[in-house]
Amino acid sequence: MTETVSDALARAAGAEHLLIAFDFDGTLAPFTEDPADSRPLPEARAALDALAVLPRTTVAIISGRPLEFLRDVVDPDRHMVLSGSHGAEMDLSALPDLPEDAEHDINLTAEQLALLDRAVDATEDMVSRYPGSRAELKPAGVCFHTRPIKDAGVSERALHEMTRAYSALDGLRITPGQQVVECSVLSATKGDGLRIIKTAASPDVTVFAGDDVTDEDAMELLTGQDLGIKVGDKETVAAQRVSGPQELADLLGVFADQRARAVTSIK
Ligand SMILES: O=P(O)(O)OC[C@H]1O[C@H](O[C@H]2O[C@H](CO)[C@@H](O)[C@H](O)[C@H]2O)[C@H](O)[C@@H](O)[C@@H]1O
Repeated sequence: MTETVSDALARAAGAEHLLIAFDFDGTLAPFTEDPADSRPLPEARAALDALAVLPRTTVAIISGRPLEFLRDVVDPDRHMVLSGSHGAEMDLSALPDLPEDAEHDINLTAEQLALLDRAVDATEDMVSRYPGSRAELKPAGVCFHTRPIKDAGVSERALHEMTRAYSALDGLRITPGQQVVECSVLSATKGDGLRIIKTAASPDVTVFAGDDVTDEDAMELLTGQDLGIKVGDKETVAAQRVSGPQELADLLGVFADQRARAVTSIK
């Protein structure tokens, strides 16, 4: 019989040491027009907060957002492991056995800073040509957002042109997303972020949930008893799928209770 997502989560809840990691936008938080407004769904936040204080349980966020945003908005109580800028920034300080180099910030070379300046100029030029679009600056990159553009054809064209403009600037890593295209002067991926967290936390089972193409770099690291959950309808290597952030948040409430019961019986 095929395992459902609830069955798979119930199994993962019994892991000796569990790592449960999440993408943020489109996974824990529904999309908003202004990226500054997005917040985890209340049920997701309650479940993450409950899980993060359990023994032998590591909660991680691996996001394209800057680390600073994750610290301020997603984990203000500072009890989760955080990876920002698609794996380029790390904060492992929530782990009980603090690894060396627990915080990994971004230090760009003069060459990288010059390339970033050119990418920002190209983005601002595109924003001036497509009313409603916006730029979002990041420590090592810049995003071009088109969600506020209501005409889907215009939005597609703007994203296509922006991608071409970034491609013309040699050395950028270009990442398409949900009504966004972003570029970075660094080559890190969410797979790099998850690999570092797994090495530091040594879980027996890893659960990872994400909605976008960039999350597949992390999904591909999952093996054995690990569990990948795709949020939404994009292509994936994940074994399980939920319809959207609300279904995930509801499942996480049940999962947090299952995990709390399981850790009391693990010797
Ligand atoms: O890796 P993630 O946590 O999923 O972050 C990916 C990008 O998400 C954000 O953009 C997306 O969410 C916005 C707010 O809901 C929405 O307006 C936009 O259309 C989406 O693409 C964020 O702004 C980016 O910095 C992240 O890289």
